[in-house]
Amino acid sequence: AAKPKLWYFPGRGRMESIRWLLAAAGVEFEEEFLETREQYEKLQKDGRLLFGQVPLVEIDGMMLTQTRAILSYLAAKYNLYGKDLKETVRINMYADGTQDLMGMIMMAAFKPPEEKEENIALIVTKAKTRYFPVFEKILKEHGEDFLVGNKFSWADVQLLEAILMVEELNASVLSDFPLLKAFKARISNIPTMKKFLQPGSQRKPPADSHYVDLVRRVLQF
Ligand SMILES: CCCCC[C@H]1O[C@@H](O)C[C@@H]1SC[C@H](NC(=O)CC[C@H](N)C(=O)O)C(=O)NCC(=O)O
Repeated sequence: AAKPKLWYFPGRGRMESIRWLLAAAGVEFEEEFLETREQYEKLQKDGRLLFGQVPLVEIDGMMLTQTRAILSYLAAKYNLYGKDLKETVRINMYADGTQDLMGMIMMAAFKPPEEKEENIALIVTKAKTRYFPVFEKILKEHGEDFLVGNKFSWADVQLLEAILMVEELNASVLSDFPLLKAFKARISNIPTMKKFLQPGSQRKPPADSHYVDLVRRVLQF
C-alpha cells in the first residue's frame, strides 16, 4: 500500500502529533512541505482541504483534514485506541488534555516577542499545576506501565510528546513528578519511539521565527 502523505508547513504545528502517532505505529510516511502561498491555494482549488485548512493527510485513498479526526483514525487503524469504548474514551480524554497543553506552546510562537517570557512561564505553570499532576496521579493509581489498560496507546504517545515539549521550555519541569520521569524513560525506550527520537527522523524542531514568518506568508495573516 502507498505510504501516507502529510501536507503541512516544514514545522511542528498541528501536524507534529500526527507524525508522532504514525512513528509510534512504525508506519513510514511521506511529507509535502507547504512553503509558498501558491501551493496552499492549489490544494484549496483542487478541493482537497475540506475547510480550507491544513493538516492534510492522504491515506487509504482519502484526503483527511481536521487534526483530531486524523489522529482518531490512525489510533484506531493501528490499534493504539484501547480494547473497548471505556478505554477509548479515557484515551480521548488524556489526548485532549495533552493537545490543550501543546496547543498553548504552538500558539505562543505566534505571539509578539515581548510576551514570550510571560507566555512560557504561564505554560510551564499550567503544565506543573494542572496537567502533570493529573498524569502523575493516573500513573500512581493505575499502577501500570501505560496510561490506559496495560497497553501502549495514543495517550502514551501524546503524553511523551508533551513532556518533551515542556522540557524544551524548562528542563527541570519533571523534578516533582517521579512517576512521569519513569514514564518518559519507559516510553522513550519503545523501539518505534526510540527510533523517532534519534537525529535524522521526521520529527520537527521547535518553532522559530523562520517558521512563523513562513506560516504567516503562506496563510497571509
Ligand atoms: C495565530 C496562530 C496561527 C497558527 C496558524 C497555523 O500555524 C500552525 O502552527 C498552527 C496553525 S495550522 C494551519 C491552520 N489550520 C487550522 O487551524 C486547523 C484547525 C483544525 N481544527 C484542525 O485541528 O486541523 C490553517 O490551515 N489555517 C488557514 C485558515 O484557517 O484559513
